[in-house]
Formats: sequence, structure tokens, C-alpha cells
Amino acid sequence: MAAVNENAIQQHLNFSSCGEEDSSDSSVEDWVPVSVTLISPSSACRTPRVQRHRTRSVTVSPPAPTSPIPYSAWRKLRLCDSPSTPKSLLSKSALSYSSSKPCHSQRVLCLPNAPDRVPAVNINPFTPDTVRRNSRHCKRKNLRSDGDDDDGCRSKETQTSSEDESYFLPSKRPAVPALMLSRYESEFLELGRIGVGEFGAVYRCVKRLDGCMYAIKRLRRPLAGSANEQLALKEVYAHAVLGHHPHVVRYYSAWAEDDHMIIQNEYCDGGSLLDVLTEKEEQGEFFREPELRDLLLQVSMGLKYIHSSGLVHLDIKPSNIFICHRPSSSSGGAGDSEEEDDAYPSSGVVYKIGDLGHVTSISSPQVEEGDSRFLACEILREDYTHLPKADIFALGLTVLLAAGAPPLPQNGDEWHSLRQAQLPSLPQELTPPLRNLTQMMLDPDPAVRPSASALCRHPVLRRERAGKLATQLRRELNVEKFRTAMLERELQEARLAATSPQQSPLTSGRATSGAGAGSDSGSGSLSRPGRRLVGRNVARSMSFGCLGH
Ligand SMILES: Nc1ncnc2c1ncn2[C@@H]1O[C@H](COP(=O)(O)OP(=O)(O)OP(=O)(O)O)[C@@H](O)[C@H]1O
Ligand SMILES: [Mg+2]
Repeated sequence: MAAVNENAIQQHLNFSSCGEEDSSDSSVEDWVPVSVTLISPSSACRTPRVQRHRTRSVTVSPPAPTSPIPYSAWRKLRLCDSPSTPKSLLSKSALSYSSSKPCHSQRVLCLPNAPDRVPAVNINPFTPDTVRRNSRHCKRKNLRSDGDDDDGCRSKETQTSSEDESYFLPSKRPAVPALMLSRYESEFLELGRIGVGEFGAVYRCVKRLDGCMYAIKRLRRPLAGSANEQLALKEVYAHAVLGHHPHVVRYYSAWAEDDHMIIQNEYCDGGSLLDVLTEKEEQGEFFREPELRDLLLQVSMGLKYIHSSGLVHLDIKPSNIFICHRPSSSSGGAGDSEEEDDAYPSSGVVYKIGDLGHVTSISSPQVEEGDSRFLACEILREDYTHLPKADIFALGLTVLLAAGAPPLPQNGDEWHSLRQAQLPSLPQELTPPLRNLTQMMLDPDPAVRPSASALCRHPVLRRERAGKLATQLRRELNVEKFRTAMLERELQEARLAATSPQQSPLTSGRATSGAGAGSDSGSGSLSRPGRRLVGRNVARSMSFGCLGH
């Protein structure tokens, strides 16, 4: 509830700020707007929906040179329409509509026509995709003209290529400028729906400002008075408290719009674990042991973090575990620290816990039961003394599903027998250590189940990580061996060059003076003409004289 009130306050604050928004452009301010009463800020700001309607009706007729709408009124309207958008950003976006910004009045005139020339979203030059595209572009340029210097290439990189634009832009851009739309519409470009759940729908969007992809979850029903209100708020509260962890879907922002909660989260390009399992099942496949161990270890890491924050998830299941594919050549950022490197497996698949709608506190729980198929027996009995172990139970069942277990029962005898330590039959034989570990995770007594922290340290799971570490080390060792071999070859070449009898004494003298005492061939050493053995990157003329002495 607090979040909604806060939002309402925020809207109110922003609306009231409309009146104080000024324009430095006195020439435009001096206009006497004919229809200014229609969009009077003081009345329009109180009811954003009505106001949005009104502004739309105004924009239908594009502001011609004789437009009655002054620049200041446009800016005020935009602030009202997008309650939580910082004014500075909006005014920046207004500037972007003017390609050459000759004067403020022309800015108004350009608004409806200019969008054909500006991209609907910014292109973030740091995303792996853009870096890849730019380097491809750069290589192509280099191939085409060998003579091009670096600067030429670099200046091209900063330009928005048509390839980049077509990647992000819809084929036909809407005529209504973004500034007339809601925060969702003005800040994000929707690329498609990626999921529908009980809660609402999730959309893949690009944020216009930073050019990055996000998953935006929109509550299906209006927030006020709906049973989903608590779930929506729980999700936002939990995300805000949890902060960042590589195995928890990252949260960026949340706001209410038209009484619907909207949550902006990290976009996981691999979809959910359920999507992957469904696809595998269709092909008659399932996760093999190394993949099972990897899944179990990564989700345990996320759970360890959640539990150590004093919270429990209570809805762990394949549809709430998301997958990110780590780019093969990371251009920095996440995963660079030692700790994060440990979190990112060499397999390139990162599992993240998402959908925090059922999260509750361990110390003062308000339990909203999750999916009954994954529910631990003690939760049904309202015994909340070992809440984190309910997540472990659900994770155990998730692993069994990934191993190819048949669909889980929602209730009935089968449901009970699963909770009496009777594991379902699997299409593959698990090794005894993993089988025992899974069995322990599903123990009817929550105290017997391992904690998330114990799972993270468990040798059965760490073995996998240790194996991967060994592979990684072997790869690094090979690289080092190759480097050493190259250096040895260079050294060999240098020795040969130094002892070559074809060199004239004159050249030899020059080489020796350039190399100084660096040559190991003794007196009378020779060198290839034009090639210095030592100090190749240092300018030849060097003075060691002391300044002023
Ligand atoms: N961050 C994300 N990245 C990629 N896809 C996502 C993301 N969040 C949600 N989805 C997609 O949307 C679907 C529904 O999302 P979510 O689980 O958050 O909502 P829900 O209404 O609680 O669904 P359910 O009842 O199935 O748990 C997911 O199964 C997934 O396919
Ligand atoms: Mg979900």
C-alpha cells in the first residue's frame, strides 16, 4: 500500500511542479496561446488520464507555425503525462527532436516531423551486442579501405548505423510523439510479449534512454482492491531489499500506471527453466547430471543470498527460474570480480531466481502459499519454524523435473507419497551421491534437509565447479605455453640475426649502438637492418642531460 501512496504522492508532487516549470525562451513565452484554457496546467495536472486525452486531441493537428500551443505548455504537459520521469531527461529528449536547434520556436515546429530523423531509442554503445556490431562494422570498413586510419573508424563507430536503427526501430513509427504517452510508452519501446502468468503479462522492452533490454511485468488487473495487490507489492518490496546478486533476477524500477503495477526487471534472454524443460521434453531429452549439478548449485547460491537476507522465496519452480546466456566475450561489467566469476559458470548459462511475489520474512512470516505442486508438507500444516527449508524442498522437486520426472501432482495420494520420501521414477539413473542429496532435500523432516548454504559447499556440487575450474586452468595454461613458445621463437630469431655473417660491420655498429649492451652475442654482434632488438617502442633520440644543470 505504501508504494501506491508513495506513487500517488510522487504524481501529486510532479503535477504541482508543473506550474513552476519555466521556459527560458521568452520569445515563445510571449505568445498569447489561443487555446491555453483547454490545457491549463493547474486543472489538467490533477487528472492525468483526462489530461492525457486532452493533450492527444491537441496533437492531432500538428503545430504549424501558427500553432496556439506555446513551448512552455508542451513541456508542462509532458511532465504531467510522465509523472516519475526526471524533468532533465524529458527536456533533453525534447532537444533531440530538434536536429539543428536553430531557435526555440522552430523546436516546436519540428516536433511532429522530426521523429523520422531521430531513432526511437538510444543505442547504448557498451552493450555486448553493440560492441559486436561496431567491431564488425569497423572490420568491414578496414577491409574496404586499408588506408583508413583508426580515427576514421572511431568516428564512424559513434554514428548510428542504419543497421543499428533497423534493429531497434519498428517499421513504421507512430505519428504521436512519445512525449504524449504514459511513462511506459514514453520511456520504453515494447518489442513483444514474452510471457503470461497468473499475475499478468511480461513484455520485452528497450529503454529509449539507455538502449538496454528489460523485462517489464504489467499487472493484469487494476491494483486497487485486487487480491494481487499484496503479491505485486511483495515483489517490489523484496526486490528493493535484496539488491543485486548474480543468481537473482535484477530489479530496476516499479511504478503504478492507470492503477496497474508495472515492474521493470532484468531481461533474461534464455527465458524460464520451464521453457527449456518443455522444449527438451518435446525432443525426448532431459538434463544430464552435470547440468543438474550446475542448476542445483546456481539456484542454491541465489537461495543462500535470499535466506541470508532474512527472506524466503516460497514459490521456487521451473517457471520462476530464469536463464541468461553470458556473452562469450564479455566486455567488462558483471562477472569481472573474483566472486562474480565464481558465480558465472564456464558453461555460459546463468540461472536466476525471479518472480518474488510470494517472498516473506523468515522472522515474521506472512505466508501466501505458492504452487501446490511444489509445496512442502509443513507449510500446509502452517508450521513455519523451518521456512527456508520449504524453498529447499521445492528446489529438490525442480531438480527432479529437470532430470525427467513426470509432471508433479497437485494433490491426492501421489502428492502425499512424494512428501513421504518416495521419489518418482526417472528416465535416467542418477549417481548415488546426487540421488542421496536430492532425497535429503525432499526429506519429510525439514530439519534434515540441507540449507542453501550447505548445498553451496556440498562436494557433490562443488566437484562440478572444481572440474570446470580445472578446464579453465588448463585452457589458461595452454595460452601461456603458446606465449612462451612465441617468445622463444623470437629470441631464437634475434640470436640468429645477431650472429648472421651477411651483416656489414657498419650496420652491426648501428645495431649495437641502438641496442646498447642488450645483445647477448658478445662483441661484433650483428642485427637485421632497421630492426632494433631492445627498446623497439622507444624513440631513438634520447637525452639524459639534466635540465638546468
Ligand atoms: N525477467 C524476465 N526475463 C525473461 N522472461 C521473463 C522474465 N520475467 C518473466 N518472464 C516470462 O514471463 C513469464 C511469467 O512471468 P512471472 O513468473 O514473473 O509471472 P507470473 O504471473 O507469476 O507467472 P507464473 O504464475 O507462471 O509464475 C515467465 O514464465 C517467463 O516466460
Ligand atoms: Mg511466475
